[in-house]
Amino acid sequence: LMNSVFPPELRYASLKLVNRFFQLFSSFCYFDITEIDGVNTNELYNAVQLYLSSSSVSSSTRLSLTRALNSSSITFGLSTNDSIVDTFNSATVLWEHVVTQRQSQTFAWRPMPEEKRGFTLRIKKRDKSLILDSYLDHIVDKAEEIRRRNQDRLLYTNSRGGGGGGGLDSRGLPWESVPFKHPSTFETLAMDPVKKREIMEDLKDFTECRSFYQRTGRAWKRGYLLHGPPGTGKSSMIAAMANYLGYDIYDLELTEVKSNSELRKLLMKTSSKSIIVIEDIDCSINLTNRGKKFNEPEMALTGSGLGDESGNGNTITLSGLLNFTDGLWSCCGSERIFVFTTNHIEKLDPALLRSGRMDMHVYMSYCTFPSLKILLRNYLGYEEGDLSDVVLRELEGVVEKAEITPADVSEVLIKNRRDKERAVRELLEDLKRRAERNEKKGKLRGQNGSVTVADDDVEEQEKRALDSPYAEEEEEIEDNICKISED
Ligand SMILES: Nc1ncnc2c1ncn2[C@@H]1O[C@H](COP(=O)(O)OP(=O)(O)OP(=O)(O)O)[C@@H](O)[C@H]1O
Repeated sequence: LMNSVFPPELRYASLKLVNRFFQLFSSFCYFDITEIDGVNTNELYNAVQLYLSSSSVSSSTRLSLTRALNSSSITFGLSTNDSIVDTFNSATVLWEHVVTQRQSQTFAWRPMPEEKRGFTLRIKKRDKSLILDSYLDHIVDKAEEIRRRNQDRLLYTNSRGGGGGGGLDSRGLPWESVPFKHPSTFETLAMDPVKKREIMEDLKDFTECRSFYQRTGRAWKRGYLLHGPPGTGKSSMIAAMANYLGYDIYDLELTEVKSNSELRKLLMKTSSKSIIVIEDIDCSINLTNRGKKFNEPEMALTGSGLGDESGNGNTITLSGLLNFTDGLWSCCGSERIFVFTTNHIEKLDPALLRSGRMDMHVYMSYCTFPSLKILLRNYLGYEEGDLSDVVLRELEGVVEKAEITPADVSEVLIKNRRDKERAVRELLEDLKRRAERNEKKGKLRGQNGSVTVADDDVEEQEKRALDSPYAEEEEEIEDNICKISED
């Protein structure tokens, strides 16, 4: 009877009227964010879904689970017709996930999903401007961050093993990528804990300070120079940085770049939120003269595949590299970190080291006692208090004198990881041996007319050793001479 007296149109109109009447006196207002906006996918819907996945886990009892393409992690989502409360700058909002059956399932040219999905946002009327001005932006930013974190990191390289014309791969792209799965984190990195915290805070600060960079008119980028002997963890530090920030890595092989303009093109093709790495910078480019070209024989530090007869020699100059890190082009993208590594900081041009280019210089040192404890924990599972005080004191007494790299410590520990006591015993013996040898070497160096410093003064000899391309071999020979003189 009701149906015949009140046709559907009339019922719908009166319901709308009642709704409107209540809304007039209600302190809430509502926003609908549908999955499909007309015929296009609504990006805001996806952003809200991701954003809520970060906060729904703790409070909801029923959640939907998803795993995206190229992702190894699972995200939680709000289930159908479920709701969740969120707060932002002291405003409380309610999100409801509304799913209804769609009436007509196809457009003339595009199939539509059977269900109509959307989020309804309920907010207090007095919070309207806050929500519209900042909350939705906050959601989009957070969603972007979650999306990045859930996706596997990528490691890009411009090295094509000698192939590829004009710096492009077969598909015309300057970078090739592989999934980046390096397990190094700041937790596993063996270095001074204070220095480590300082770096982590600096990185965090960098990522959260977009408005600071905008306000001060600086490009949103930061440079780190990692220097120290080989095997002290420079590459591990880069991996830890990428894992900590969730950034991709662009490993720039300078010897594969033919000119300054190619370098610029490579830079333009890097994405935001990435780390651009140049390893062993002192071996890749002449770093003493801004004007000179890389392939000029008297200036080149290495001859690896450069300046060949075909006339294909590299023509990157130091000023090209400086522009790369600090010029106008360096700003075509934001939130980027440049990391250079070197074993010989003294070989680098001061222009490259100044603040603004390399904002933070990090010395990766030989193993110290705190780093040794981290390695013992990583490799043998030793926690504070597991080792006797006597052993700890012995280790502490010799580790710095031994001048051993974390890489060498790792080797000893890996070799004996099934027998923890033996691992510590062997490590201690190795450290003692090295410490003793270093002490003897120091004494020999100090004595004029000794085996190693017969005619020259020590400083001069060391300087020559540093400049020598055979520095490592010479060091080894010196060690052998020490051993012989010991015998
Ligand atoms: N500080 C460290 N913390 C943890 N592991 C380390 C550390 N330093 C070195 N290692 C171990 O030694 C190996 C080599 O280290 P890594 O390649 O990071 O050194 P590097 O300083 O970059 O050396 P190079 O200058 O020769 O490139 C790593 O795989 C890692 O297992």
